[in-house]
Amino acid sequence: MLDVAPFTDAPPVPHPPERPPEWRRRWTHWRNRVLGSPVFQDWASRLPIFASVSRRRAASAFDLVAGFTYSQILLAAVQTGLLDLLDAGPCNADDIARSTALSHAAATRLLRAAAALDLAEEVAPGCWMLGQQGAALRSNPGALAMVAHHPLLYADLSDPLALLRQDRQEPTALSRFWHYHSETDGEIAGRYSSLMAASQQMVAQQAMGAYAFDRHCRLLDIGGGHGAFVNALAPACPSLELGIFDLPPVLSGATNLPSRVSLHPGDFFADALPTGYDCITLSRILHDHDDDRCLRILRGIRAALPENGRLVIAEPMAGARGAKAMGDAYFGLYLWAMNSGRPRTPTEYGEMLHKAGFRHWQQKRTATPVIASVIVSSY
Ligand SMILES: C[S@@+](CC[C@H](N)C(=O)[O-])C[C@H]1O[C@@H](n2cnc3c(N)ncnc32)[C@H](O)[C@@H]1O
Repeated sequence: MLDVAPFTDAPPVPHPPERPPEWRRRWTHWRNRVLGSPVFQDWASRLPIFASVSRRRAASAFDLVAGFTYSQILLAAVQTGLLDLLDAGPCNADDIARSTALSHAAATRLLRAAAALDLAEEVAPGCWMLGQQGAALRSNPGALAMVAHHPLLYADLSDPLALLRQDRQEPTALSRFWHYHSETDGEIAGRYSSLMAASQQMVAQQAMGAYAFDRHCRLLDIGGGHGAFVNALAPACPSLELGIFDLPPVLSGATNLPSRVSLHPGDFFADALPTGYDCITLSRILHDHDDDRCLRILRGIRAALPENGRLVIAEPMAGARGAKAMGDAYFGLYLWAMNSGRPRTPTEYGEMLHKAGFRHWQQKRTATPVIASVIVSSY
């Protein structure tokens, strides 16, 4: 067992806020006044050089207002199996109504809404097929599993102000779903592990594109669930010995793995991590935990890694280029509703790694940062 002090769970002492330079304050006030002025908006929308910018801004403002409704249309499409029906199409509203147990009017309303979001496409009057966005989502089981899981998040977000005011002190739908505990029953652990496994292939692809794992001899995936990450890695790295460390009720569901995968049941807050692995991976682990707990995990890894070892962190991170809303908006609120963790920038992880005793860290470029950013760290 590691010699662990009790968690403080105290929020980090906030730095006193810095004040912006005077010019920045004045300029931001002036700009916001101008952009918020109906007279300016009307003028800009009629001026040819501003018209397209102005239309884009108006559309994106409306997306912010209506985003929840769009997500619920997607949820209805997933729940009714609409994307599969359209893929097998063409079909008309009566076909859809029959297959989804909706009235003709409701099926027509759903089809039109789905078409407006590019999930469906009206290929001839009254005749529907899958749209481009629908085709991309239908081929992505991880994204569809997240959509199907969203009613829990939306239940917690139905009163966002109440959720923020609870200050993560009350149980939520998401905190009950993500029940990380050695005594969690196998069914609950199996449910969350399957959800994660559905999207793991995408994360593994990002990690493998960013880092050559085959330079190592033995790799341990901490919090590796049912083994989706090591399974994705195995064909690309045929000589790599693999291991998974996770809670006992999770590992009892990890079946059908190659014989070169060793299972290490344990709790990374209470047990020492297995040694003898020259690469340790953390895929979508750290953002689930508050800072003091993350530091505890990182110190445990530092103690288990040999001197030539590498730690690879892969998860969606805050401030990612072209994917900022995913970090602090989506995961910021998701993890708040989970009552644990927060999205962090690579620099914040760098500081944490230094505190945990790692001297070097480097962010590796990934093809799709909205899915994962990657950090590699060493002694
Ligand atoms: C969000 S899931 C990530 C699963 C997988 N790495 C992935 O990316 O799909 C977090 C994983 O960490 C495991 N975990 C949580 N707390 C743990 C603990 N104290 N000790 C060991 N594993 C833990 C969970 O059981 C779960 O498998």
